[in-house]
Amino acid sequence: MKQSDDYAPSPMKETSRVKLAGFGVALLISGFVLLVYQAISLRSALTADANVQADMIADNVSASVMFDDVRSAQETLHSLRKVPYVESAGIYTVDGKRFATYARPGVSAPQRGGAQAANVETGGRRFLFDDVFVASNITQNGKTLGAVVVVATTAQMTAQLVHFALFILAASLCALWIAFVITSRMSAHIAHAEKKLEYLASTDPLTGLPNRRAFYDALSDRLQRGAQGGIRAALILVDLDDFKNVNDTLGHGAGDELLKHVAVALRQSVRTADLVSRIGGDEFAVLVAIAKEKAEGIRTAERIARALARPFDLPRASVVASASVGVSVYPDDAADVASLVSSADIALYAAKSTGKNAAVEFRPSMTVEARRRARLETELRKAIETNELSLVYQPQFDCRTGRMIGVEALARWIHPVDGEISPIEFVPVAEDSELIVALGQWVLRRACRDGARWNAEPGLALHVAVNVSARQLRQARYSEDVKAVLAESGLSPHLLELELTESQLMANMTAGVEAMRQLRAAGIRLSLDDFGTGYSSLSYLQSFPVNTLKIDRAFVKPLPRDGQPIVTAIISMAHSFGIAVVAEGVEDQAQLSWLADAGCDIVQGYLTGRPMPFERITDLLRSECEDSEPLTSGSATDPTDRRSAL
Ligand SMILES: Nc1nc2c(ncn2[C@@H]2O[C@H](COP(=O)(O)O[C@H]3[C@@H](O)[C@H](n4cnc5c(=O)[nH]c(N)nc54)O[C@@H]3COP(=O)(O)O)[C@@H](O)[C@H]2O)c(=O)[nH]1
Repeated sequence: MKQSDDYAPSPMKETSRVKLAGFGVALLISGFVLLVYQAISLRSALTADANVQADMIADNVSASVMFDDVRSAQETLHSLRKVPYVESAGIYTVDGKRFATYARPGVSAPQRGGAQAANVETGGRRFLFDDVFVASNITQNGKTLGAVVVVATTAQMTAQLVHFALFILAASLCALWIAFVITSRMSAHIAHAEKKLEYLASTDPLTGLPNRRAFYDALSDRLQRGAQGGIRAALILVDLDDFKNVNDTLGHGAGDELLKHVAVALRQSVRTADLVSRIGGDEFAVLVAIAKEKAEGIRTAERIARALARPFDLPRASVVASASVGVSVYPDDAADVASLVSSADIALYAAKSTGKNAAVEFRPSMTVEARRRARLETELRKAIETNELSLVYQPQFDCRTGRMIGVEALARWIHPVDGEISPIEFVPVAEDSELIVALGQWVLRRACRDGARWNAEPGLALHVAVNVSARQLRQARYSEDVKAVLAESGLSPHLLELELTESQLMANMTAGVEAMRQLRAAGIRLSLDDFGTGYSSLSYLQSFPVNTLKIDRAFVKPLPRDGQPIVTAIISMAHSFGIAVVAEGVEDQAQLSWLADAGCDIVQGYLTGRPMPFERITDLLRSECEDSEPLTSGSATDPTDRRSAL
């Protein structure tokens, strides 16, 4: 994922080098300062020593000068030969005449007179390595007889300084070497830690694939290069269809295993140069370079969907992951990262809406649909708050008695501008957001209130069925909220029936079954909606504590000519579990007669009654009370009141 540039020095190495150079310069400056300090100290010490020698000579030669004894003065001066740094010395009378001199071989005696010599070190300008001139007055009883001038060489001092400089140099080199070794090791450690951090920050630890951040970095990088090089690329978004179910039923360990298998399958479905990444829990993204035509994008997406539709062997079970796949092609569908991601996302949504396990290519018209969905979401939120929604009720009839035994509450939305918006459109919009929770709560409250009003009639027991979405069931306090609404409305719990679809329960197995148990314990009835369109498994029926099962209208539609065996099997299977059967979507007399003969308990459909407002149900109930005789088969005229069909 990361762009590598092997020839460029790493910033860490560069910093270490700069630091090391800085350390070297600091050592050089401090070494030089030390040397200068040492030179000044040595020169001061030499001057002090020379002064002591000059004073001693001055004391010893005062008598010689007073008595004009040159020989004795010469001998005294000669004692200076034992002092190695004294180069030469001279004794001068007050009038500046040379009285006696001493000089090492090859060196001439000092040429200065007494008065001049007395202030040689203070008066003239002298440099650090110039010879040291000192003078001391020769006095006797307070009277100045002359002066002694001593000249000391700085050769020894220079030699000492050279040694000192060499020592400093060696110490500095040593320190520099140690610093070099330490910084090299530290740099290596830091570089290693940095690499590890970079890996962790850009990699999904479970699958080893690049993570979301790394993927989007690489995506924008490739698109930038693509803009210059005129390349084509397809962004493929993959969302596993039933991953939550695997987690819920087989545990998170199995879920992790499945994700690893999916990662491998995705890698194997594309070329090595293509980019595969895990960008979320069960979401993957693939960036594929397209060599020739745009259609390569959808072909790869379909290949991916096929690769994921096969069973994966997990330690405890074999699982079919199946995935919804959305694809968008750069630059045909979008010219930048944000719109490419958004269009692939829109295509993915379309794949999910078409019933999952599908690959869908982005079409510009989808953007219009996506915008409408976004607008509907905002407006639906307002509609729930401002009571813009209403409820209609579709009656359900007992096949044996012909009596209306319940109603299904169905939401309606008359939009002030767009007119009637079908629940087929707005319920999925609500389900894709948290809005379904508010919508479901509104429907439940209104349905319970209406149910309580109908059932206030003595001797009446009309149950009210309300559709529940998986997201509602996932709410931690869902069963508590339902009980609170029942208490508030006064509707008896056994007259409320909650309709849940198989697929919703499967997508939320653990929480779903737990919530269902709590609801059943409170006396609330449960119904399994759209039975036959999902898993339709006997074992699932055993796990879900339901009272009724609604055969999907897709199975009712071909009756009585086709589909009899499957409906017969569903009815007998449900009865063997003590579960009542509702057939929905009953539209004609032949279907109704066949269902009644097959032992179906309850029917619901346009034949027996279309969804209708509260007042129409009230009228139906009233007329049923007046007519105590159950209704028998016959043709019906009023589309909202077909009870006579029974
Ligand atoms: N979570 C919620 N879902 C809801 C709510 N209100 C409605 N819905 C769901 O929206 C889908 C569409 O509902 P609707 O347009 O109201 O359609 C229902 C009936 O009108 C229709 N029906 C009934 N009889 C017949 C028939 O004979 N033929 C025929 N073609 N259609 C018929 O079926 C819909 C009821 O279906 P179901 O719920 O599966 O019993 C629909 O999925 C609703 O569930 C809500 O408040 N919450």
